Parts: sequence; C-alpha cells; structure tokens
Amino acid sequence: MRKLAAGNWKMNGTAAALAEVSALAQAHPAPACDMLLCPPATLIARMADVARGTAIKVGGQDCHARSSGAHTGDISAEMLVDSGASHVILGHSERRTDHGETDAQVLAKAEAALKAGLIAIVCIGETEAERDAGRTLDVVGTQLHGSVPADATAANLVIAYEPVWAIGTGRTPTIAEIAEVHAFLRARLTARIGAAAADVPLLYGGSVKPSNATEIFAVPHVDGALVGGASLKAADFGAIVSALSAA
Ligand SMILES: O=C(CO)COP(=O)(O)O
Repeated sequence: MRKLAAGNWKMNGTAAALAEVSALAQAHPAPACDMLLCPPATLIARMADVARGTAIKVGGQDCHARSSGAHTGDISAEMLVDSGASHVILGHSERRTDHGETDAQVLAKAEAALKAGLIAIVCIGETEAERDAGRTLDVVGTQLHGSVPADATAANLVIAYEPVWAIGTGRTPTIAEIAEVHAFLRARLTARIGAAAADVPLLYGGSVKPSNATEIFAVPHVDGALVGGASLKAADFGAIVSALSAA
C-alpha cells in the first residue's frame, strides 16, 4: 500500500499560506508516499491550482451528507470534487465536539463522499477520560463500526486514529499504545469491510512532528499520519514526508 502524509490545516490559512504549498512541492517532487493537504474550504480551489502537476493532493475537512439543497454554510462532496479535492476528512474530533457530529452522521457523510468519488478519511479517537477508564478499544471500535461505510474499499477509505487528548497538546501515546490500537483497528476494519481492510491506510494523528515521526512510522499498521500544526509549514511537513518515505 502507498503510505499517506496528510495535513489538516483546520481553520488556518489565507492566500499568503499558498507559498508553503509551492515550497513543499518543490522540495518533494516525487516522494515515496502520498502527500495531501486539507486547507479550509476557502482555499481548496486555489490550492488545487498551485498543486496541479505536483505530487500534492488537496482535500476538504468536511462535507454534507446531501449533494445540494437548503443547507446554509455547508458544502457537498460534489462541490469538493468540483473545487479540485480528491479526499475529505470526516468525523474529526473537533467536528464531533464543536458540531455534535455522531457516528451515524459521519457515516452518512462518508457514504456521500464515496458516491461523489472522493477518498474518505474517517477520524476516530478516545478522550483522555475514556483512556483513563480503560475504554479506548471499546470507544474506537464502536466509532469505526458506526462511521465507516460497509462497502468502502482500499481505494476510497483511509482511517485516522487521533486520540483527542494528543491533538495540539504535544502529548502522544506510547509506541506500545499506538501499536495496540492500530492492530485492533486493522482487525475491526476487517470485520467491517472484509479483506480489503488489509490495504486501507491507517494513519496516526495527534502531535506528530519531525522529532517523533520516525519512531511512530516504525509501528506496525501505522501507514502514515494526519498532521495538524506541523502541516502548516513546508519545512516541518516536508520532514514528516521524508520520515514516512524512509519508513
Ligand atoms: O487533529 C490533528 C490532525 O487532524 C492533529 O493536530 P496536531 O498535529 O496539531 O496535534
């Protein structure tokens, strides 16, 4: 499987930030892994223009479950495709928290994304309280089963495991903890979508940086990363791309 270094810009970036995209493309013309940047919706089309002809793919951070209609402020999967996106992040913990998204809603969005021809990056992860209560596998297993379309394939699905307490905090699980969750997710995904699960990239996300990327990428069943803060600067994200290419 081709590994994936994905950047989630969250609510960061205006036109000036597109210089980082050009710099990243120049520094990594043909990496041994896929590179994806997911900017805010306002930048998708312009980033796609900058990325055209380079190794960088562009994605959205959310989509609506419907393809069009009276949904003020929302964006459909078809609109993401029209803007030049190939991927969409769905069910990020910030959307589950800020917008109350449930597994059922994430599933509906993922089905819409697949129908539109996008690759869905479905995010799951436990809170600190859930980990402390020993419920991590139970929580991520339930999220995975409830958020992933049963007919997804290795060609249109990516899973991102992001412990909520590791996002933006500089804290990460231990290598053994990441290994435990990723092995569990591979097995649970097989139960959900069948043998195709073996080739679905499983990303780790949460405080991934150039300084910890190499050891995280050495973990079995870690096929890449979903990177927040460190994806905003070409030098940092490029170093993570290099670490993944070498893994
Ligand atoms: O939420 C994340 C990516 O989706 C991770 O964010 P940080 O890399 O900033 O911790």
